[in-house]
Amino acid sequence: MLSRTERLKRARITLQHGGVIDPHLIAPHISDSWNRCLERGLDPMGTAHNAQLSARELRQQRDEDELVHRFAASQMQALYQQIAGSNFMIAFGNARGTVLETVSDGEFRSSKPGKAILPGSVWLEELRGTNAMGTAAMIRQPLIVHGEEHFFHAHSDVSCFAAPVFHSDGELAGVLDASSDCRARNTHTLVLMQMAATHIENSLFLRQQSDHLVLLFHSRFELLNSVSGGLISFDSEGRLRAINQRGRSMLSGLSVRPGTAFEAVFDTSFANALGHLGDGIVPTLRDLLGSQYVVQFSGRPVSEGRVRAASSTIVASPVVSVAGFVAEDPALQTELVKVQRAVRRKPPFLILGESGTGKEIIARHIHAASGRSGAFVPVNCGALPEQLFEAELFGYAAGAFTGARKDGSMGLARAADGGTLFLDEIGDLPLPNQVALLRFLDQFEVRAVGSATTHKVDVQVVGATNVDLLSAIAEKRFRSDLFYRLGVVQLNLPPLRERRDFAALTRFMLGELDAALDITDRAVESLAQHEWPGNLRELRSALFQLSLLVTEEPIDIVHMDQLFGSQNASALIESAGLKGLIIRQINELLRTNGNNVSETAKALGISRNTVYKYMRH
Ligand SMILES: Nc1ncnc2c1ncn2[C@@H]1O[C@H](COP(=O)(O)OP(=O)(O)OP(=O)(O)O)[C@@H](O)[C@H]1O
Repeated sequence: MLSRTERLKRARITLQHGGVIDPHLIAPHISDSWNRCLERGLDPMGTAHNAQLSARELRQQRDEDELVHRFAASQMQALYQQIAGSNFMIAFGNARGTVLETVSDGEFRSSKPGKAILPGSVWLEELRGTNAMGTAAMIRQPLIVHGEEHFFHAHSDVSCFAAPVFHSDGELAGVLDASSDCRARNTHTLVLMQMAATHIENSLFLRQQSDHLVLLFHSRFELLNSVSGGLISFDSEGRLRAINQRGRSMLSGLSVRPGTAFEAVFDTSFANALGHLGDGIVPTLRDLLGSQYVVQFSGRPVSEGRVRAASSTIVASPVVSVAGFVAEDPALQTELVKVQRAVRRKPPFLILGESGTGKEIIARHIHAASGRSGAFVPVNCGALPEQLFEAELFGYAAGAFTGARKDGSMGLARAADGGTLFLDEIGDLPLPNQVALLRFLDQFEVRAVGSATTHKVDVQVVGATNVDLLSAIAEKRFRSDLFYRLGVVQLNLPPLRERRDFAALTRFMLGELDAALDITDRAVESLAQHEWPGNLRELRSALFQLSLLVTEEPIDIVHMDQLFGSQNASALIESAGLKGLIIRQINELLRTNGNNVSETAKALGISRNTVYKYMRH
């Protein structure tokens, strides 16, 4: 029995001498590819046609493939983290075989093959012979092309692993490739590439089908948002528009061609499924062959009226989205799934995330999802003086202390009875206050300062902080028992720089500022390159500043230079012509909201000081 190397050697000799290749010597997809190359008149000992686009042509192709390029670039960064140090180059090529982006590691970059795989180089099989990128595009399947399996002898010192990426309509969108000069046939790398390709495909699917109803489905809840989740979209009439590869295999045995009725796939009516769209409930659905799936909705396909009119007989499990915030990012979605699974059992939630990542908005989401009829009561634990904390939270009896209101106060905990108590900046709570809070969380009993009477309250507790609580515990600034009591369900919010729904967020926030404002894709792309230490709040502020720079035209690259060129909001505002505009905006808002400075500052994404500065008195 010949070894793999021996067999390849024999096949190679036959190839170079123009003989007929024995299909048993090498993998069929390699021999098929060699035969295609021979039919095109390529010579294995000759040189490949090293096509390379000009910078302008490359720019043009990047623009044309902007969406897939962007999703691929972000996956490549993630992949790079995983294989950094192992001398690999990762490349993404579009459907025309043009390398749009590369990320490389170690010496490979300066090696001969490393220098050949450049942005703008074209790796079609018909030009460069059998190669992972070109051949994967040709056969629409993932594959490894190892050393001498490359058609041209000149490429025999490299191993390549490639996985194709498809648009939601099944058309090829590109190929993700990892190349290395390592000799090992490392199939683990191919699996990594396939997973990354699926991530790109899923992002494309969600974006390309966002005008339709998209169902994310899986038999297991915890895998809903993983690469093994199925995606299927339906138009407003309940006709199937698209389905991804995983969805196809989960529903195998059923017809999933475009145009198929929802009812020909699932055992309930489309109207019933829609019934859960607006009410924040994740249903389970059964297909016509009896398999059951947990389902999450995405997209915006149907009118509100239709959603409300639909009845619901689907087995319901708690929650999903409340209007007013964007949550297309997979990491955020995972956290929302946690919320929906837990909220009915009323555990304390602890939201962790950098400043401005949307902790309060998620707390409000938890409140909405809980279906509780009481109030949402926010408490800024960092801003309350230590001595007043208990009085503010638990109330005080009439005349309890100097300066107290004459008739006393029932306190914020009782104000939240039947609703949600949101303990913001919990990491900044002084230690003595932490003890009082812990006591409260044990019993849910409130005794006002200066009073002997206790009241039982029913509150959903949600804490939030941007403080690293584990370090705070180590430094004895935060009690570990409070951490465990509060953090029964911990939610980690991704910072803006890691969010994969940056464009959707930007467009949503812009729409909130002014529905008439538009922004070009490349301007969004340029914004996405920034670090955003202030996260979503900083983005909102930047968008507000950008909105001041445009009149009729959409926000574009040129405005980015003006934005990032300026030091800060004030500098921008002071610059010619803008001062009058911002004064008008601020004062118009103040007029409509009854001179509410905080609300105005929040709505415009600027500080209260800036509002005061430009307020007409
Ligand atoms: N997912 C989202 N979609 C749209 N807007 C969002 C989203 N998350 C947050 N925002 C907006 O970003 C801004 C900051 O959000 P929020 O106040 O909830 O952050 P935070 O983490 O509580 O901030 P801090 O740590 O400073 O208290 C708000 O204007 C909010 O409306």
